[in-house]
Amino acid sequence: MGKDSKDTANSSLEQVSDIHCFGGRQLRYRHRATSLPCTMNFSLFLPPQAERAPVPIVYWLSGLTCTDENFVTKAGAQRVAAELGIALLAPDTSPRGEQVPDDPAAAYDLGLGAGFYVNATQAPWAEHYRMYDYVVDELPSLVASSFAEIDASRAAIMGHSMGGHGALMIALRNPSRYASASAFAPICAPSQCPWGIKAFTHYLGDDRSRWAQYDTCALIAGTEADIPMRVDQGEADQFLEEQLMPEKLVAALPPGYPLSFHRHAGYDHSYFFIASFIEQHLRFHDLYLKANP
Ligand SMILES: N[C@@H](CCC(=O)N[C@@H](CS)C(=O)NCC(=O)O)C(=O)O
Repeated sequence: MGKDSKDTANSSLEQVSDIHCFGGRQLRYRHRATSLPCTMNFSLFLPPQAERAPVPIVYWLSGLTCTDENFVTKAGAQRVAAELGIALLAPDTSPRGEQVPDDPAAAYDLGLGAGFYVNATQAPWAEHYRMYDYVVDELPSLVASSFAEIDASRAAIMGHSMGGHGALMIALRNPSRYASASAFAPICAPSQCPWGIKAFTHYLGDDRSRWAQYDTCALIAGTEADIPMRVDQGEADQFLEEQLMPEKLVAALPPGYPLSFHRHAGYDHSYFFIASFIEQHLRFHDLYLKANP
């Protein structure tokens, strides 16, 4: 495959880089998105097994301030993904480009790098900030149409912080699309913490009844889904009490819900925490991806 000549149904898909890693390939692509009107980057790891037969895929959603590259360079996920035969796709965390509105105050928790995986309904965000549709519909369709190396029907989803909120919320709303979901230090109750209240007020408006569709705690309390979940939380996380509130998630669980929750003394919010437990998350997803061939 040539550097910029991917044989694809999506003619705008352009390969930006292709780097060998643990016998597989760490790739980066750029494409003109349709669910949000701008050019988006995403990173994709293909394990060595993808050369022989289509492999399952795990989507990774990053947190505030990240692009598609933080996970690729800091989590150290490729070694275990290469062993298990799992593709990893990391999208960006918001729409990008000069025409995309940003927070006038340039705060890190609103606008660029802070899409919160919702479809915004309010001006000036509504045209571009459609990360829910981008992650749930556009990327899986693109994978199915453009990457014969991947079996798009075998998918799981995971993420960190804002992306942990995204992964759990998206899985709860689309349980037939994902075999399993997991999160590191997720924002569990965005309707009740400062990061979430700020973002949802701007993106969704003041009417809080519209927020529940994007709130993991609200969704899980009323769910009939039983998608297996794993959550890991560092006890020295600087955002634990004010922003993340995992105790609200545990309290909201319906009886018998298959959530495996792990607390870790001393670990903070950083990618050092993610790198320490990414292997357990990938092995967790592998269990369910293999059980659903
Ligand atoms: N304001 C803080 C919060 C941002 C933050 O901690 N972001 C997390 C996700 S919520 C992250 O993954 N940052 C990028 C990185 O560590 O590579 C900062 O800019 O350091």
